[in-house]
Amino acid sequence: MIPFSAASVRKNASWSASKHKTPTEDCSDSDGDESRIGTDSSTYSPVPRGQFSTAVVFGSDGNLASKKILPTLFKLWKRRMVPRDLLVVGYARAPLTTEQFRKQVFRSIYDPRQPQAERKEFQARCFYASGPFGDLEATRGLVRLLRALEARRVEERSVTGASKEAADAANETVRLYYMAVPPFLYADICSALRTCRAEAFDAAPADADKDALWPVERFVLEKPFGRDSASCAALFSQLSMVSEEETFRIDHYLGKELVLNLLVLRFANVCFQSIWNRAHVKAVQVIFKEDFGTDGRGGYFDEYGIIRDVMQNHLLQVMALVAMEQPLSFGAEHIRTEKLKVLQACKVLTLDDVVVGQYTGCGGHKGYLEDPSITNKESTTETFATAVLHIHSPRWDGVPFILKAGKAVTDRKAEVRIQFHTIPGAVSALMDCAANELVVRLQPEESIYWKVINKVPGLKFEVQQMRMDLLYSSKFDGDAKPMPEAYERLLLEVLANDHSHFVSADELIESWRIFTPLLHTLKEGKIKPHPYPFGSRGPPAADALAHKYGMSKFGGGITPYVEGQPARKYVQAHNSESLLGFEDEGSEAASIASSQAISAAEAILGAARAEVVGAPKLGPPPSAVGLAAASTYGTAPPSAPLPPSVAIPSPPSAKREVPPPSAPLPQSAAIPSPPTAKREVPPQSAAIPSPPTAKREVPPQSAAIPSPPTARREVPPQSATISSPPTSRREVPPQSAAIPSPTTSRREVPPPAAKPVTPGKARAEDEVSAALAALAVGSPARAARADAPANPSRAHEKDVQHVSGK
Ligand SMILES: NC(=O)C1=CN([C@@H]2O[C@H](COP(=O)(O)OP(=O)(O)OC[C@H]3O[C@@H](n4cnc5c(N)ncnc54)[C@H](OP(=O)(O)O)[C@@H]3O)[C@@H](O)[C@H]2O)C=CC1
Ligand SMILES: O=C1O[C@H](COP(=O)(O)O)[C@@H](O)[C@H](O)[C@H]1O
Repeated sequence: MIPFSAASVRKNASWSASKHKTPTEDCSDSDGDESRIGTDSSTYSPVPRGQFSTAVVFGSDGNLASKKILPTLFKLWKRRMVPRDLLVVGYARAPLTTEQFRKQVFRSIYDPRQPQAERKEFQARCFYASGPFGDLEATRGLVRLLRALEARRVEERSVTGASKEAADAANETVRLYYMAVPPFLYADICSALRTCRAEAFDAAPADADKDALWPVERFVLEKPFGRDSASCAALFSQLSMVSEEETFRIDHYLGKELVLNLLVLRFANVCFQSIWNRAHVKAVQVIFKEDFGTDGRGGYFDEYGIIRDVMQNHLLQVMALVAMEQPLSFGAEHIRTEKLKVLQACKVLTLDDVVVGQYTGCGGHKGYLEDPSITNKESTTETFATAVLHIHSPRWDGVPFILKAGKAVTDRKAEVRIQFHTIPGAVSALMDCAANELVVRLQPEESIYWKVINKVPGLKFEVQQMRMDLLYSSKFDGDAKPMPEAYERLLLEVLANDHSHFVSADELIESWRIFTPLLHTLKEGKIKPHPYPFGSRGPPAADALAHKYGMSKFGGGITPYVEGQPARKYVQAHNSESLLGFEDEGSEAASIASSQAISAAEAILGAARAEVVGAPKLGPPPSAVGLAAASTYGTAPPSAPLPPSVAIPSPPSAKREVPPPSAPLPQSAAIPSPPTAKREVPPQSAAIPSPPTAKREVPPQSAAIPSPPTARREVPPQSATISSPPTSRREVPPQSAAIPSPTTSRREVPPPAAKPVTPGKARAEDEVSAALAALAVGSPARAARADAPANPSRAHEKDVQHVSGK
């Protein structure tokens, strides 16, 4: 076993060399769309045109495979976004025949609205092999089947289309291995596959071109990737036979349309660039809510809890996209580099900054512990968590990033809420106005909206909080051009060898660093989750925590958009007290209730800390005064300098929340906060500039600096807030360690070579038949399994190899 180190993982990383075309660094596809499947925006697919593609789904009878992976492959195939001769090979323990597997596939993809013929044609492209996961003999059988099917496909293409030579020269085979199995099986499966490859190389003549002997292999790994830093490191070590370039760690939130849009929103709109920092932003929330509980997934969930299930991956990734600096390009390396810097700049979570909860039965819904799939009836696994992260960087110092995830709460929703400071020095008539808020609703009802203050039309002076809305369903024709689902996009990107929306090893290491101490404390059972009723907004202590970090009165505003219903209005002047805008809650009553709960919750928050039996005190419980002060002043450090432009303080007002004196710096992203004795300095600050490349000179604080002038573009005058370029006096820590070298590659990529193909179609057919016949099972007893539910019990754990197909 190769000992793990971050460096060893990075050493395996290779971004530049690949056997076939990858999207250019700026994703511009400079080689032209002709190289890809589909040309217009509704048929576009990043998969290289003509690429021989094979998808092998390990765990093909499981929940994920049958609900997501197989249906997604079918959709992509149906829409011609992958080559028509795509091969789909399922692998699982259940000893099915290919025909039986095809029935399983049918159940997964069935939709009465779709024509039957397409399903039939797709089913005919599906094959099956079975055996224990990672068993070498069974994997050899699988590989024999794959090779025979792939050889036959080359033959088929040569007779149906261009000459075989042309097909060989232009294309190559990419095998996508989807690990839809629990992570403890990854290493065994990968290891068996690698053994089969080594055997093929050994059997080949010494001078054989190895790249031509074996297809390109890409391994898609599902979460959870470890349980904490140590287990993640162990998994890296066990998987060291697979290079970083071949690894695609999937986080399906990175494939969501609105998550991808975060980068465009931020970096294509000048109006956001200057306000995206501590000077203007008071707090950021990333929220995930589901209105259902564990729903039979308790066996998995109880092992992990919501922090590992959702927060450490999905929410943290979204947060990193919100917080990161502008990348040099939208290529994988640059996006990952910037996200990584954010994670590196995040302080380790402390108990003070976390509230966890567990739902109880309510309104006919069972509580978590009553769910039959939860066997440990004493379980303290959290189903709800609010955690406040702090990013130590000039841009975000003092801005709390509040991550909140809950199952069995009010509704299903995922969104980012960016809450701004109130207007400093506001004219008295506008003193009570709520602050602006920008909401990016990831799902459902994908939208981006601003909450702004507007004058109510009429003679009487009234102001009102309004919603300026970019609701996707009203702006984009979803029927004509449906939004791609996350898994669709991500599977295509694997086939196209684009890592942009996959999680790098370094990011994972950092994400576990942030959460591991907390997770260990939770595991020790020293903190009891707060009970909250099924369908509620979670424990009140979570609101208290948010309140502590400056979540202030935002008013209900216009709360969740419901098509066809008039927007609910909120007249600020008539209702200036009491509505807590932690997030829109769908009902004003909920907001008011939450407001009333807040004082009680603050007490609970204190009490919760008191419950930490014998745990090291990570910080004093907030006193009532502390809470009030925090909520009044937000979190920006009072010591931060006040720039001359905002030096005139607002007149004191008893009623109004006054923003922190330091907060409204016009461009403070470019102004580092003064060091304080107390401050912890992380090893790599987010403010560290990326190294300049030959292509482009990169200023050290790119977000605050206008782009260099070009002939096509009007450049705003350089403002006084531009930070100085690094001088020789400034210490810039080495960068290279965290950034995979763009030039390293473990694999030398020769020009496409002819594949070892059998001489004729008849020969290829023979090989397939032989592979299938050698592996065929299909006894009546096994046939009976085909009608079993998609994920049968694990009674067949000791099954020997069964590989079959027709
Ligand atoms: N389901 C989902 O919505 C999501 C799942 N994931 C991840 O995807 C992966 C698969 O999840 P899911 O499909 O729900 O899992 P399942 O429990 O449905 O099992 C998937 C496959 O793994 C096999 N398997 C499960 N447990 C064992 C075991 N102890 N020993 C040997 N084989 C086993 C199953 O075999 P058999 O059928 O024979 O038991 C099945 O073939 C996991 O890593 C999960 O965390 C990630 C996001 C969402
Ligand atoms: O990864 C997971 O995500 C789902 C929620 O995904 P979404 O795309 O529907 O928001 C969650 O239900 C599940 O627990 C978790 O494992």
